[in-house]
Amino acid sequence: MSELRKYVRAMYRLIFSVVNVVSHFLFSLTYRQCGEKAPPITDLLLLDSASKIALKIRTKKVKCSDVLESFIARIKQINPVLNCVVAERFAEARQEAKNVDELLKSDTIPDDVLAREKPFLGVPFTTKDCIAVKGMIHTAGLVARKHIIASDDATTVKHLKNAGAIPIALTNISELCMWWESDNNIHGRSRNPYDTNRIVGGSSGGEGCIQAAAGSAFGVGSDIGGSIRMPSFFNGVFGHKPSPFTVSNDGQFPPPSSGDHDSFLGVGPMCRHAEDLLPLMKILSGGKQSQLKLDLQVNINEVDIFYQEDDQGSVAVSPVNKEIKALFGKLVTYFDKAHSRKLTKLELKRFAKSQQMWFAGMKTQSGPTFHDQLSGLNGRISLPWELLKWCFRCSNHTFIALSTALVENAGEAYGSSKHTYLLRERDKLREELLEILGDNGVFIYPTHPTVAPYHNEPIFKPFNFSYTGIINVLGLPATHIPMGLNSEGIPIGLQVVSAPNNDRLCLAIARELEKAFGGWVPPQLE
Ligand SMILES: CCCCCCCC/C=C\CCCCCCCC(N)=O
Repeated sequence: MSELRKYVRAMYRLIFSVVNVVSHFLFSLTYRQCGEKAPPITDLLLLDSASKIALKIRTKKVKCSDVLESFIARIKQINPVLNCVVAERFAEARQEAKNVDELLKSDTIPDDVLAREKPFLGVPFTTKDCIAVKGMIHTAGLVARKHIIASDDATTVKHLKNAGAIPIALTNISELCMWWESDNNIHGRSRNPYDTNRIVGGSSGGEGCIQAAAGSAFGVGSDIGGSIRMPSFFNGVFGHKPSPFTVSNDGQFPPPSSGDHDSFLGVGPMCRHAEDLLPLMKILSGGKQSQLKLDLQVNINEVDIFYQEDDQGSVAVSPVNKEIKALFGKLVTYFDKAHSRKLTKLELKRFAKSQQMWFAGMKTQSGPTFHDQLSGLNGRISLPWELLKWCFRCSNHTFIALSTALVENAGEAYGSSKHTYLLRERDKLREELLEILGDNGVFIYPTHPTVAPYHNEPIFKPFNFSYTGIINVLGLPATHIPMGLNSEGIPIGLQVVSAPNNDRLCLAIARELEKAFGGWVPPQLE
């Protein structure tokens, strides 16, 4: 590297560090006192996993209608505080729950058939407001789509309905799902159940929030840069971004802009209990579960475990918090004590370019850009004009959506030498990692460098999402695993990554670490 480039890099790093530290200090002064927490959970049924609830319904230990009423009551209790639900279909769900109870009462279908064909019979679930649920709004947080009603279910929603699950509500997202705080000009901002002064993440932020607050039995999110894993991390729940092309991306707005985006984007489960991830992946992947070999047993003692504590010094990304870094030490000790296993530490330097590699991967040659999508794919908005309107609170768009479009327009041109270089670097990193992982390895890596920031704080550290984003452009599956709370009571955890189609390894590690570290911790229990 030339001396000049080194100097520019050092200056850039210095400026970023100052902005990072000063902005956090100012935000913590503004929010000096911890905000509210989600109201305490008093109905113990809400603590069960979706699989246990399904079993209880199927074996008539509880009525489906009663389960539904428990979740409806919980949503009504939490939503005024957290603003995670943006639309509901309680009346239709009540009728569907009644039908389930009548079906079960009739005893016409044997238990084992029900367990096989309708494994989630009567279980209430939620999904984000960009995945179509027939008859419900489908806005993607874009004012231009405020009145759009989905005319059909997304394929994933169809699969879940076929498995007997009942959609009850839609959850909040960021505008066009392209930011990691969930706030938009239709539904407003969602608040973290562990401290309402903090973000829920994005784009599946309402979903992470409702899962943590036990407002639905499980949820569905989508992830092209971390939109399942970041909200799972900030809200202390499990979330899995599947291997490319194993779960349908149909029925989402915005649709993937290019073939590449289709491989980066993944629809996957979000839930409080690790045991739900595998059965949900079986359902969501439709006919593809054999590709994922989800029925193959995983012996943890035979999985090769690698880890890396940070991205090796990316310039514009916050350093990994001490308490998150300390989780690696705890992991090493746990595997040593419980399994007499040694974990292998990696220091792959190319991760330092994660952010640039994500942007390079997202650049499309011909598909609609983010800027095109801001109009709802109906012409092109003027960014300077909208930014001016935003200053007077007159724009239909969020500041961050407009800024993202500007950053996108200012980036490397498709096919430029820098763009080609970054794609090559990404491919080399993928080869390097796949070689290490082989067919039986997992890679444990921070999901995010800091715990849930305060509202609006992400604007001052926009590229922190690159810890998750890099995994998307590498085309790998990954699961976020909650591993307790930090000293301020805010969730922490890590993501586990595997080679494509080895999702089952990630899910097995999630179950193991849930046993070892406790998994989801309710925001408040009475
Ligand atoms: C002064 C403010 C500058 C703000 C610059 C903002 C640039 C933001 C650029 C990209 C943000 C991408 C965030 C991706 C979040 C997750 C996406 C997903 N759906 O998985």
